[in-house]
Amino acid sequence: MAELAIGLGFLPAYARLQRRVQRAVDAAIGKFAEHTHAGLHLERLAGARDPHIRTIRVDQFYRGVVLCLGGDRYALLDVLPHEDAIAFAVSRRFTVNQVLGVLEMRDQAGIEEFAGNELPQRPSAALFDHVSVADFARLGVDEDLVPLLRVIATDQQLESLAGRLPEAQLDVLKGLASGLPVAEVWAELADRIVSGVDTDDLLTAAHRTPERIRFVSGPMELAAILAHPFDVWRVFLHPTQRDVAYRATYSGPVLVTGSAGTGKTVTGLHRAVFLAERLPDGQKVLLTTFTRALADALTRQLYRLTTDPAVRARIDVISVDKLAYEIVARDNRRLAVADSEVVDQLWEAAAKTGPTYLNRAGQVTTFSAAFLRHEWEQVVLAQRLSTIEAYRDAPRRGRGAGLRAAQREQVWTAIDAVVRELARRRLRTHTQLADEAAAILGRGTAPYQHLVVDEGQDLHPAQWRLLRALVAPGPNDMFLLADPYQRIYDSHVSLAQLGIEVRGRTRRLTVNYRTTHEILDLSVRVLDGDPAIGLDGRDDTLRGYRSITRGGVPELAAHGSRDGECEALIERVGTWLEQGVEPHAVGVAARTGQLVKTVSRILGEAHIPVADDKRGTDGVRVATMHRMKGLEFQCLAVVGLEAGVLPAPHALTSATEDPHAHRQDLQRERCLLFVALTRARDVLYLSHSGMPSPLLPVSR
Ligand SMILES: Nc1ncnc2c1ncn2[C@@H]1O[C@H](COP(=O)(O)OP(=O)(O)OP(=O)(O)O)[C@@H](O)[C@H]1O
Repeated sequence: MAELAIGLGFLPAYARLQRRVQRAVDAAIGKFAEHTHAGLHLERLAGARDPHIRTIRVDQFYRGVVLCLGGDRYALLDVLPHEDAIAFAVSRRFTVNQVLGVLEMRDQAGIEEFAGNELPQRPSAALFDHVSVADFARLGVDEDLVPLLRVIATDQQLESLAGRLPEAQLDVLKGLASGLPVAEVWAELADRIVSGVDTDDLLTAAHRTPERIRFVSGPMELAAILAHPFDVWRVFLHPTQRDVAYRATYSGPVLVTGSAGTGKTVTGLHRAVFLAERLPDGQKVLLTTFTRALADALTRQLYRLTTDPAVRARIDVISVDKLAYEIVARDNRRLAVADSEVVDQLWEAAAKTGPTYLNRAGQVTTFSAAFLRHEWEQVVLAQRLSTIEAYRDAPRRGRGAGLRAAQREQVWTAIDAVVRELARRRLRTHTQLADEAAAILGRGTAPYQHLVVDEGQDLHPAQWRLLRALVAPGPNDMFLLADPYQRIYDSHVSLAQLGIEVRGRTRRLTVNYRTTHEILDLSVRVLDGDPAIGLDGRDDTLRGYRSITRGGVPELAAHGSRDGECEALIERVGTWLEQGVEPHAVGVAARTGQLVKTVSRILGEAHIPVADDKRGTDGVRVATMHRMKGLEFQCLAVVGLEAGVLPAPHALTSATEDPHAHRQDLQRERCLLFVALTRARDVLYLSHSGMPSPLLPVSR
């Protein structure tokens, strides 16, 4: 029987084929699975750049493109309308990467055309002047490409060549072009380099390229893939991600960083499955994240990744808050979580009746409700301080201006009053629950074998203590995913101080697979360029962070009034839906809950379906920027981007009161906008009424 492989790049296209054509494709593929070589009508093409390429008739209009891998082995690469299939088959060439040993595809005709038309002369300064021929070879760049690379002078030229080059080599070139030194680009590849690559052996190379080529055991497996083609394609990993997810053993906790859209979640899901597959029944992996909605999204993605019920049963997916609640609830039946409005009222009352002090400007001031609450969460609960004596000497990391001893006494008294009131009402906040759950677990045995934590950047120290207590320290204990540029709450965490040592076990992902180059460029400009501090206490950086797709330039619409802005939004969303974008693939983000309500109402009135989780209805998702965390939309509108709304005045400490805290608050608002913008996949639309927000980058 001919061994069959399928090119995964074909799956999204297959998903969009008409059912009639899909059936014809299924029949043609069935021939592969059932017949020997002699039974297949594979046609050679005159003028093909690659001697291994054939085509196969699917029906009157469609042809499949097939790659002979050697012997009786074939990979079906794509199914296209007749003319397109011929053009594709004639122009492509398949090669084996000389250092990674993976199968690569290049658009040979496109490269030839580019070399002939666009770059007649050698420029005085080229993009890769600092890279020697030997360096190119060491990084797996094909020798025949080097003369062409020598005449590329700008990022734009590289971009216009991008779609024609082999993918792994393009990654290398983009890394070099983004300013990474050769040694660092090599280090990104190092774990994937294989020795003794035979560049003539396409079959071995195809087996080394599971993210492109999937070998199937027979018609059943093939049918399973084709039943959910888009989902299967989405959960495949790039070699760098695969390397991180499938390492057999990490000697202790590992921290995977990478900014928005670099595939942290997908990598974490693969890790969870990889670990669960190796566990005996009865032992478990915990996959956890920040909110319940994100945990639900993880469950859906996990179910696409594995259909094996035994593996699924070994993975618990649950948010950190829910987990804490369940652990404490086992010991305490009368457990009630404090409503955030109730907690806000208690802090407001504490601030009103609380102490006064002279601020830097010499005015008599009260400690604000926000200050007191943050002091409680970020200092008192973070360090488990239970007495004034402990609080008096405690460090106040990340909390801005210092407090004198007398002020600390005053603050403690105010905090203590709120904590007592919560206890009197038998209420607990989520952070208190996490703290209590960690203490309960500390008295017993750890319930999980492995932990995978997504969206780790915003977890509170009490939550980290809980996570630490859930799994015994040891190999493969914790797999942590976080992006410090997406930190939108106040936690300042040093994992090492919480008993989670990741030194020597940090990995970084740099390629954004979600967002177009244009959207990413705008989003990154929102951040002010300062490095963010990672969970390992080190400066994180966006160096080498890049997108691989291109699209339209995000649009920024200015309006004179909110009504005008809303009308334009209705029109915009309406157009997306008319163009065939599914309602659930459209998102609208705003800074305030109030604006979210307004937008939801006006979209509803315009008969646009709006998602409502409480009622379980599907539709366009309208949510605050905070609630957008972790999500993704094909088309996204971010509205209400005016001064006075963003940055939100209530979220900022005044610069006169505390300049350090002010800067920090402002940075958090920037990160929030960054999170919102990077939810967009293909199209981003921004709008404001009145003066634009000062956080919007000035257009270049
Ligand atoms: N190797 C890949 N090839 C194609 N698509 C990918 C790849 N890796 C990730 N993706 C897709 O890119 C998008 C972003 O991935 P994911 O949500 O895992 O990123 P993330 O780093 O967790 O993002 P964020 O931090 O912004 O929430 C998803 O649609 C995912 O399916």
